[in-house]
Amino acid sequence: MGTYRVMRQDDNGNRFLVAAELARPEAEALAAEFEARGHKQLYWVEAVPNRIVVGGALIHRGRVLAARRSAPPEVAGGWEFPGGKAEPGETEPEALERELHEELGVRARALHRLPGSWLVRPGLELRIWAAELVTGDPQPLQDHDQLRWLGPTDLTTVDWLTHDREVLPHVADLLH
Ligand SMILES: Nc1nc2c([nH]c(=O)n2[C@H]2C[C@H](O)[C@@H](COP(=O)(O)OP(=O)(O)OP(=O)(O)O)O2)c(=O)[nH]1
Repeated sequence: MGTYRVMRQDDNGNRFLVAAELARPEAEALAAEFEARGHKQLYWVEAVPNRIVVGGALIHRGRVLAARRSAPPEVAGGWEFPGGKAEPGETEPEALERELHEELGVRARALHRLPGSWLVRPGLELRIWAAELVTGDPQPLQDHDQLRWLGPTDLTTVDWLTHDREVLPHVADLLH
């Protein structure tokens, strides 16, 4: 899964981005339209893989950590699994362990990915991993203003972000 972009190369060999985050048919139509204008330029379409956001269902003593976002406005007040975008060259577990350290001040270990993936916006794909707490007591250092440990009976008592709700049955399986 990913998006498509249209590129252009001028006759000096310089490459430019013409348009990004398109569906394949739109990208191909746009490239063909520019091509048909007959300038001395090359146009082509490239597939761009989605950027991955990793959220961590952090488990400790039969409970999972929910975090309430403080920003940006579109998601502030919603509860999520803390995490963030993987940097180029980082694996999903590496990204998650780094983000949990930055956001909560803890050391955690990513265990396995839970089923499902969700498009947050074009080009940005959310995946959720189970993780276990290794050391530290989570604090809302960045991006969150409240944290709550939830057990099997209160897992649905917070206002989860839309995509996160879909993974809750799999998270419930990890709590006992
Ligand atoms: N981290 C996280 N983000 C989620 C979840 N569910 C969900 O819809 N999102 C959305 C909210 C954001 O729009 C986007 C993740 O961006 P982010 O702000 O956490 O990523 P980041 O820390 O790397 O951000 P940035 O500073 O690099 O922009 O995904 C979730 O469970 N965890």
